Amino acid sequence: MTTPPPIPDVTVSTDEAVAFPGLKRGLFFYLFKPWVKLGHPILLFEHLQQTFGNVAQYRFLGTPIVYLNDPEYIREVLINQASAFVKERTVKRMKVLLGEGLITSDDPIHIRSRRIAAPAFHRQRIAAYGDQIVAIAASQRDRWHEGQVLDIGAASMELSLEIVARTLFDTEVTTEIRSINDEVNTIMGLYNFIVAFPQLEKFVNFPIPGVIKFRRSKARLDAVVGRLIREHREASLRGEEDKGDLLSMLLSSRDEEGDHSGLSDEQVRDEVLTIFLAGYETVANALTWTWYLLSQNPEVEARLHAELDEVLGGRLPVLADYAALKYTEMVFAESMRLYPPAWAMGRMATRPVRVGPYEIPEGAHVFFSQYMMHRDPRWYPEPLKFDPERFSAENKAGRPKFAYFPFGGGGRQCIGEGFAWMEGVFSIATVAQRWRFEFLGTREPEVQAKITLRPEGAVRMRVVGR
Ligand code: HEM
Repeated sequence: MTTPPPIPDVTVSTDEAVAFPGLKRGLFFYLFKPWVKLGHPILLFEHLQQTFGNVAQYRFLGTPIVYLNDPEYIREVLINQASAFVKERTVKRMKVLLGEGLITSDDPIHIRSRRIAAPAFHRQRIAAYGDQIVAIAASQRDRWHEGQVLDIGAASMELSLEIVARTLFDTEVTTEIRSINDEVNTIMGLYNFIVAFPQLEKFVNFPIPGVIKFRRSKARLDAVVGRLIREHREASLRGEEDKGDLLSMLLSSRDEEGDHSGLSDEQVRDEVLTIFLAGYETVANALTWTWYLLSQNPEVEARLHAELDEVLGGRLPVLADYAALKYTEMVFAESMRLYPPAWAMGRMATRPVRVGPYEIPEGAHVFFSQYMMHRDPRWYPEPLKFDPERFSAENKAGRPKFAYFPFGGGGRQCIGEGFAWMEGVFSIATVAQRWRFEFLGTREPEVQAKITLRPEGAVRMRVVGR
């Protein structure tokens, strides 16, 4: 990546706003440029960055779009002036799938749902999930044998789906639960279509091939979630004690700070589907990239093994080990730097907003990308090098907060962040104690920037005992 031109300091406050640099014409004008390619939005961000630096503007179907790649400007949008922004069009489009769940809703619905879901993600609750996470990872690890060839992407999906199903929804992993992954794969395949389709919500019952496919997958997901909710309700009617899982909490919770009402059936459905999808696919991708990166970096792998041997001495991790598994956590952090599962985020301005010397117009969409920021040489010298030392306490302290934001920030920061760290660190520790993986591909897996950053195709690995 070339070094971008310097940008004005965020603290500069002139009365006259400075015009955004950027593309002179609408994006359609550039349709045949190599950096405008449907399904490869990162190419556009790379082009903007190289041409205009850390802020750029363009228009898409008449909507002004602002690209920001400065940690202080991102802080303005996510924290300091967050009340001036709502989720943008591509997220809203996902309402056809996720309804008014935590990810897609805006205030006042969002703030109430967040209050209701929050207890399930408190530190102590997450701690209680630790043993279950380790047991599930150990059971998967123990089913593998020396020399076995795996698609580590599929294996990671299977693992994290099971972890979310058992810990958060207290349900057995049946064929029906596994089918969630097939439906999600179908929907991910349709992602560009869903996002590009103007006003999809109005056409959701039309006999259009992509829409029919989407409708089928959504109906299957709804059926699985509906069954989960029904079973929980029936168990509660039979007087069975709930196990304190997230779904039980959602069903019984009341908004104590608000009007003391609970969630409607439809809201519970939206939350369950949202948390199921947000909670398994992201961690699975992070683990897949971690195994790939470890296979390519034997020194890092050796240091990881040394830490596991020293801290665990061959036994399975327990909660009290988490704090000592520092290098394991740094490996996971560095993996999410290079391959952040949430690779970009966006908001829409509901009023004109001043960010540094620029004014973002009302109605403009603002995008920033973890993928771009995390590979920026200003914060990460030799950005493509996999070096977990970047996440030592000392090195972290030298960077601004939004130079690393895999979980977003502000009031919409990922509610599952603590859960994701525990799942990532304990899964790596449990599996890497026993196995290493040899990558069988001939070149680095291509990244697919869908809702999450996925590897293109299978990531074939050979299981090798340590
Ligand atoms: C490595 C794993 C994960 C990554 C990288 C990740 C990333 C993110 C990001 C960037 C956001 C903010 C989106 C925005 O502000 O526009 C978010 C929100 C969210 N995440 Fe995660 N996430 C992960 C794991 C999880 C897990 C394990 C769960 C639940 C079990 C979860 C549930 C959610 C929910 C419900 C939201 C919406 C929160 C709100 O708006 O109040 N995520 N996630």
